Amino acid sequence: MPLFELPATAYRTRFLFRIVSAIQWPFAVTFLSLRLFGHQSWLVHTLAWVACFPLWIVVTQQYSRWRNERLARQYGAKAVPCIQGRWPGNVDVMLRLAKDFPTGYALQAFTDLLDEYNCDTLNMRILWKDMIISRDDLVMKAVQSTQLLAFERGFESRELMGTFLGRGVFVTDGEEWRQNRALIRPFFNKERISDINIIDEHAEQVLSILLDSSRSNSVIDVQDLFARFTLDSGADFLVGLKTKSLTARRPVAFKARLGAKGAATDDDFGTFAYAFDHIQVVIGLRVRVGMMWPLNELSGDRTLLDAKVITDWIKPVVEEALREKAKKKELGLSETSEERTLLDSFVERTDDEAAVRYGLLNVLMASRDSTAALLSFTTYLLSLHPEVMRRLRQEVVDICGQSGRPSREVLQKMPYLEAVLSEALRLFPPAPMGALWAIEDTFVRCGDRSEVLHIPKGSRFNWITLALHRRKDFWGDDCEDFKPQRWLDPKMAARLAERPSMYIPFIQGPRMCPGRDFAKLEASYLLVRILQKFSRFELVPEALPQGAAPPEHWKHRKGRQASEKCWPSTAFTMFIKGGLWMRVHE
Ligand code: HEM
Repeated sequence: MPLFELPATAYRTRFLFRIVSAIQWPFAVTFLSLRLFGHQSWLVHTLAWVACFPLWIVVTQQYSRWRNERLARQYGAKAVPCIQGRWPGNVDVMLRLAKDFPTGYALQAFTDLLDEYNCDTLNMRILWKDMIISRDDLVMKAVQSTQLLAFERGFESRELMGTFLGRGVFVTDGEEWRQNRALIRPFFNKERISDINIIDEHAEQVLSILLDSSRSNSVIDVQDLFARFTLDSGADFLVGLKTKSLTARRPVAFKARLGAKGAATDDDFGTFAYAFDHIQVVIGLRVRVGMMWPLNELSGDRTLLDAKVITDWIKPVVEEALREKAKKKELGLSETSEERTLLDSFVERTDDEAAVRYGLLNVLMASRDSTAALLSFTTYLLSLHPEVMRRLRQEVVDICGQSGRPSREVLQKMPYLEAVLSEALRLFPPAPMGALWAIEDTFVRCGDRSEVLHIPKGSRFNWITLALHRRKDFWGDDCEDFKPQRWLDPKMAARLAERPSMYIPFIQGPRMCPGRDFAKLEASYLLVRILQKFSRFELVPEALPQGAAPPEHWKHRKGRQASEKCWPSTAFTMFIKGGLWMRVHE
């Protein structure tokens, strides 16, 4: 078995291997030189050993710069601008990012770097490894779509996320990814996702919780509520599993403590939800810290405890499905295709419990957290903009009435609702960044079309959707404001038609989100049902758990950060730190 195919938990062995392979050449060259020239003096020996590693770094860096420049010249391209940090290997930049991510405004550290260097694509080159960040739509389009073949998720991503996502669709490439994707695709066909019944059962529960809360004038964490709703409807839709998290204990206002993302609860479901969130926070930190993350986890894998909680939760369901399959086989029965869930489909392909479990977890993670983020940020923005809330409610009441279940067709004829959701997805894209590794030297045309950039083989390319969606040159001086009406402006529509890559909440190309329509349907449906009943959302920041209020120093920063009333944060997906505590008014 090649070393890079060791299980994800063997990250320390791989890290050691990487260090050994990085130092073997300077070690060998120094050893041979000393032997060859027969020096005996301890001074020469000491100097040679001390100098060999920095010297080696200088030589290899000069070589790589020369090689990249030569290649770029050959293809009429230029190198991606590179950060010149104060410390060797840009260690100061790495420390700045590691410090900023847990305490800063979501991904602002990347935007600040791009602003400082006055460019849209920048090589952070942390520890002499090419790590590119970009808010350039054409560069992103090349990486995600037209030149995708030159990029992969690779073993790096399986090492980062393997204990959580195994070899599921998010972390595989080539034929294995195609097979994973083909298995998921049929579950998003029109007929299946038009079945509002699946969503409605859970939407009714949300409504009844909100009604209770409104009638008792109590404060409720709606982010937590939305995460339960998307888990229950996602599990029902994909697995046929009744997770019933909406009936479990919820965090209590003014008493809740800070969870991994939002607020925490202390029951069985709370333990699972904490693990599901916390594992993403740990992995999110690994991604941002870069290749040195194993140093942070030398004493042990910080995902293992969470992975065990998640496994204990989902394993019995998969084992039951495998037993059912065996039983049916024995009796010579087969299921009709209408009844089949994603779980059945996975089980049909393999008897490997872990493969099925990871397959499900990939889709559950995608479906629960991103749609919950869309719902939470939309509600947050509506609470800040009563004029938008009024207009949206008018549309809801005019088209759907004050009660009753809107059909998919009706939901698609609500232009203002569509505009509100698009604007929320623009300002707070639930998946605010993503990454792929370059497997060959690639040349991509950048935003103003005047230049071609060279992305060196082996580099990690990070697209920052959040920064792209807030670019002044695309969205105007009010790019950070919540203005759903911009989506109804014909000039905006023309601009988007001409440059669709400027707006990519679901990314683009072959890896584009397959759950896009289901997510929009789920969010639209729940919002309409809520707005039929409620006319005002009132933020109650005092109910936030300790440590979740936006820090004072944000007031001195620019843009949304200065006036934000909640703490937008990010792991895999965006979330509001500590939860979104509100009173809802009938
Ligand atoms: C507002 C809600 C959603 C947003 C904004 C969203 C966004 C995205 C984005 C940006 C990606 C690409 C991630 C990457 O490759 O780095 C993605 C992938 C994916 N999404 Fe979604 N998503 C949403 C909802 C859903 C739902 C509801 C499901 C399933 C029920 C789903 C299933 C998936 C899957 C399976 C992938 C992996 C695709 C692949 O790698 O080929 N998503 N999503």
